[in-house]
Parts: sequence; C-alpha cells; structure tokens
Amino acid sequence: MITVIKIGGNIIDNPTELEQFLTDFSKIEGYKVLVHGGGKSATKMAQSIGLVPQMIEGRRITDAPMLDVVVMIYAGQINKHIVAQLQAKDNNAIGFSGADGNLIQSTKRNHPTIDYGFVGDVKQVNTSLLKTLLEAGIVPVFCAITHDKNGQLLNTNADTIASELSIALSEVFDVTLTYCFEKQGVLQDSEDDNSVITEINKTLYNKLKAEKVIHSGMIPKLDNCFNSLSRGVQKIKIGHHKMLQNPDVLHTTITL
Ligand SMILES: Nc1ncnc2c1ncn2[C@@H]1O[C@H](COP(=O)(O)OP(=O)(O)O)[C@@H](O)[C@H]1O
Ligand SMILES: CC(=O)N[C@@H](CCC(=O)OP(=O)(O)O)C(=O)O
Repeated sequence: MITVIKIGGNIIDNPTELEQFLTDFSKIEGYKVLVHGGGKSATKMAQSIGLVPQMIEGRRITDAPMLDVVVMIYAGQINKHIVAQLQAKDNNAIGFSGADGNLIQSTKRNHPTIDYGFVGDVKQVNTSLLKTLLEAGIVPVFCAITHDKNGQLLNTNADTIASELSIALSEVFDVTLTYCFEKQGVLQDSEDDNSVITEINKTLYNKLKAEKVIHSGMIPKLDNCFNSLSRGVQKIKIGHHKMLQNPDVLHTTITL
C-alpha cells in the first residue's frame, strides 16, 4: 500500500496552507510520495522578468527562457523548500526531478498544430529505483520537471506526473492517489465549498462537463484520474488536505 499525493499552485503559493499541508502529509504512515506543482509561482516569476506566460488547455507553452524559469522555480525554489520543511518534521525527504536517477523519462510533445516547446509527455518511470528508495525509508518529493535522456529537461504537468507515477507504482503496490487543492472536492458549484460531489464516475463526469459544472483545470485533472483508474491505480480522491488526517472530511472519490 502506498499513498501518492499531489499539491497544486494555490497551496504552494500560500505559506500558511503549505505548512499545514506538510504537517498533515508528514503524519501519513507507510510508503508515500509527494508531487508538487507550482504553476502560480512560475507565472509570477516569469512576468516579473518580462516573459508572457501562455497556457493552452491547462498546459504551459514552454520556450527556452520559460524552461529556465520553471526549472529554477519547480526543481529549485519550491522543491528544496518543501524538502527542508519535511526534514524539519522528521520525514526523510529527497527532492527529485525526473532526470535524477532517470526516475521519469519523457518525450517532447509533438502536436500537429500547437508548438508547446519544451513540454514532455511521460514515457517511462524507473519503478525499481523508486521502490528501492521507498524501502530505504525515503520520502520522494517530485517536481514537474522531467527529461528526455538526451540531456534535455522538459516541463510536465504535475497532475500528469502524479498520475503516471501512480500507474507505475500500481505494478508493485496498492496505490491511493490523492489530489489536494484549496477546495473541498469536485463541487456542484465551483465557488461553493458546501456543494461537494462525493462520488464521480465517467458518466456523471461527461454530464457535468457538458453542463459546465466542471470546467478549466478540473477537466484535465479528472481526465488524468480516469486514465489512472483504467491503468491499475486502486483508489483516487480529490479534496482539501484536511481529509488526510480526518477521514470524515467530505471529499470526492473518483470511480470508473
Ligand atoms: N466543479 C468544480 N469543482 C471544483 N473546482 C473546479 C470545478 N470546476 C473547475 N474547477 C477549478 O479547478 C481548479 C483546480 O484545478 P487546477 O487549476 O489544475 O488546480 P491545482 O493545480 O491547484 O490542483 C480549481 O481551482 C477550480 O477553479
Ligand atoms: C506543461 C505544464 O503545463 N506544466 C506545468 C507544471 C506545473 C504544474 O502543473 O503546476 P500546478 O499543479 O500548480 O498547476 C506548468 O508549468 O504550469
């Protein structure tokens, strides 16, 4: 049994929320992996040096200057701060990009009409090294940077990294994948935290998407969830990190 947790930019960008999340995360028993995004911080940093961030369907167009920014922010600033905070909470965390230990190899996205630049689609996870690290008591902390094994770093969406790591780990463990964000779960009204939909299957998802109840970043997140479930991940939850220490806190469970 292993717990894979992903946190997004809205938690990372808020020091109090991040600290509370890491406290909850540090108390999880057994094997665990943390994946973090940081899109919000990367956008701010890029703008501060005069770059113009551009997203298409939730994916960042990543030219060479933008790649430098995301490597600095994700693999550097955010990853190392999280590792230091987990060490302070007696979790033996090590921070990784996909290049470290060849843990996540990807291929540069080749889209027929859109040039995404240095964006990578995951091709392969080094599951045996990951298993060895976990068995040695390490808590791996992954950022959203991968590599192509030819020396090129690539930017890969953090939700996708969490999903692909979970799929790979499901060959050797029972995996629970949890997407933590600032809201209580998938909501009937995305502005009302009291409207949690406790279970979503593919049919309900398609209906809610057509009604625009589910929109923007939640669409690729749920697409990742259904992909993960159909490729071996046992359980997927979406919600606020409060649920990590209190199972009674309402959240959304994804089923096929
Ligand atoms: N029905 C919904 N319930 C909850 N959030 C939704 C819904 N539809 C769209 N969203 C949006 O999805 C966002 C989460 O996706 P994303 O932007 O990828 O966040 P993160 O990277 O922080 O996990 C929320 O901030 C919210 O604005
Ligand atoms: C290719 C691509 O889009 N990569 C993402 C990686 C970070 C991320 O996913 O961060 P959040 O989870 O905070 O959104 C990006 O640069 O925004």
